[in-house]
Amino acid sequence: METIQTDLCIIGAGSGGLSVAAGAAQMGARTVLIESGEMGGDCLNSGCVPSKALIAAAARAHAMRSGAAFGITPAEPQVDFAAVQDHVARVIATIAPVDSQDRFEGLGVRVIRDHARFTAPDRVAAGAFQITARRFVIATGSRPVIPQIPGLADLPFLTNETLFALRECPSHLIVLGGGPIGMEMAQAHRRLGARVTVIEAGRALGRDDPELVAPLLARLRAEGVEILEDTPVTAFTGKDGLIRAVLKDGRGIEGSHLLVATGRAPVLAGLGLEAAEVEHTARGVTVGRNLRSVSNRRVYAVGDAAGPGGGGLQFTHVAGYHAGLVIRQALFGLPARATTRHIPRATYTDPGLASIGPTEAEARMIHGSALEVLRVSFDENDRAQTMLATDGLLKLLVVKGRPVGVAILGPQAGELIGLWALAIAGRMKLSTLAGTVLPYPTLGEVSKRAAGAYFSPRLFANPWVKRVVGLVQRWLP
Ligand SMILES: Cc1cc2nc3c(=O)[nH]c(=O)nc-3n(C[C@H](O)[C@H](O)[C@H](O)COP(=O)(O)OP(=O)(O)OC[C@H]3O[C@@H](n4cnc5c(N)ncnc54)[C@H](O)[C@@H]3O)c2cc1C
Ligand SMILES: NC(=O)c1ccc[n+]([C@@H]2O[C@H](COP(=O)([O-])OP(=O)(O)OC[C@H]3O[C@@H](n4cnc5c(N)ncnc54)[C@H](O)[C@@H]3O)[C@@H](O)[C@H]2O)c1
Repeated sequence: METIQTDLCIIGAGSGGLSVAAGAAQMGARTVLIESGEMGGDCLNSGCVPSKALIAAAARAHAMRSGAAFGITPAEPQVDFAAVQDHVARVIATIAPVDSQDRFEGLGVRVIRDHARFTAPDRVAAGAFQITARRFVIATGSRPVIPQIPGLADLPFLTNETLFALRECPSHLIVLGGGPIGMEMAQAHRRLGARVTVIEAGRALGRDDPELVAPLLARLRAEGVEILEDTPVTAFTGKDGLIRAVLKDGRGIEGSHLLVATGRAPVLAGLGLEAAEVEHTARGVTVGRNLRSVSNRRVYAVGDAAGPGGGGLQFTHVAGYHAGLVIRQALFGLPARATTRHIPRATYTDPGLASIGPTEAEARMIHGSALEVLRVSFDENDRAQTMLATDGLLKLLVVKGRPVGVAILGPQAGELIGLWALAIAGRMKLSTLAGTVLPYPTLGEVSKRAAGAYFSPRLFANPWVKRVVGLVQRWLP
């Protein structure tokens, strides 16, 4: 067994691990990166990239059906589902070199393709190697949680790990779980020709603002996605191609395929965390806000594997953000703390749903009467009018002239939230946004309008302003 001594040993080459490795190696740290599966992890191979490629194909199909209002004769698209999946695979293959072993070795990273396991608090074994390191980073990501429902384990169900390998469009896809994965994939498959039924035990998209979720669900239903909320499944029966979900009220839903999208749990099994003396729970490695294990100071955790101390959000951009915080500490010995106030969240349905900061209900608890809520509808936006995409709302939460939270339902919501991520991260005043000149006509003007809406009553309904203007007008030559 070869022994390697290094500065940094990273377990997992997904969004988090790759970001730590790239930064560390390029800044001169001796870096070992261990990956047991595909380079690129979930996001590239079975998460963000394939799901967004499928959504893009589905949007093309939808556009063909929905041109009537523009004067374009609708046409039923001929969806070649296998070719759609080929498109998905090509997108993955195109991006893959950026995350590849070759690229990382080129950056000076020692890449080991094997399963990693701690054998001591300062030692990891991977295949024929033993690695001792000054610091370790656990970046092992998450896997789908499979609920304990009688009969489910005996069925050939799909998860995000197998969904993109389908070569034929499901005739009736049952989606268990109405979170971001469930709703994005429900709409995409509906648009590609499947009948789709979402069965959600609680509220669909329950972490988002109900005021924005309600019109989104109405749009999805109008497209033909059946959504059952507050509907626990008591049992599954059936076989390949014929799956039956038995609901609490005794009703049965029959479908050809079942996608389980009921949440994700950190991958920590088989990692030897006991030998490493690293405390953990079902929610991840127990870390402080500095992402450092509370029980082993050599060890950090990033991304989906980090416990609630890291903020509890499972996104690629969060894994990247964590990576920066670890590099700051492990390479430069500088302090760093994870916060969530400036982290955007986006669900890529159509219309999209994106937010940053607390929801209105959470903000009321935090800020009480200091909170002001402003709403701008997309039908006030000229670009949205040209696109006939006026179903949407931007909701702005303001405290003392600064934005603390924003939620957007509308076209390109994931793009629009970027401006607010900048504003909130930079603790900008709303006056800066209201004074920003944006090109006309753009969807982005909806954000400027919201900022302007904060000042309008202060300016236009203020008797003092009117009095000052009257006086100045009397004296101006
Ligand atoms: C369907 C779907 C869609 C998504 N869409 C989005 C989106 O649009 N935007 C967004 O921001 N996020 C999205 N996400 C979430 C995003 O994919 C994750 O938050 C992100 O991949 C987490 O990165 P990570 O580095 O923590 O883990 P991962 O990317 O999962 O990487 C972990 C890696 O560690 C490896 N590993 C695990 N254990 C070991 C071991 N013992 N030894 C060696 N290697 C090991 C794994 O093989 C894996 O490659 C989506 C997720 C899914 C499932
Ligand atoms: N656009 C994006 O950025 C994006 C897209 C997809 C996923 N993700 C990330 O991946 C994470 C996981 O996504 P997810 O949608 O799997 O999880 P989730 O936890 O967000 O949603 C799971 C849903 O399943 C429901 N559920 C749980 N058990 C159930 C049961 N037995 N029967 C019916 N419903 C049940 C829950 O009530 C919840 O609404 C997300 O939190 C998100 O961070 C991000």
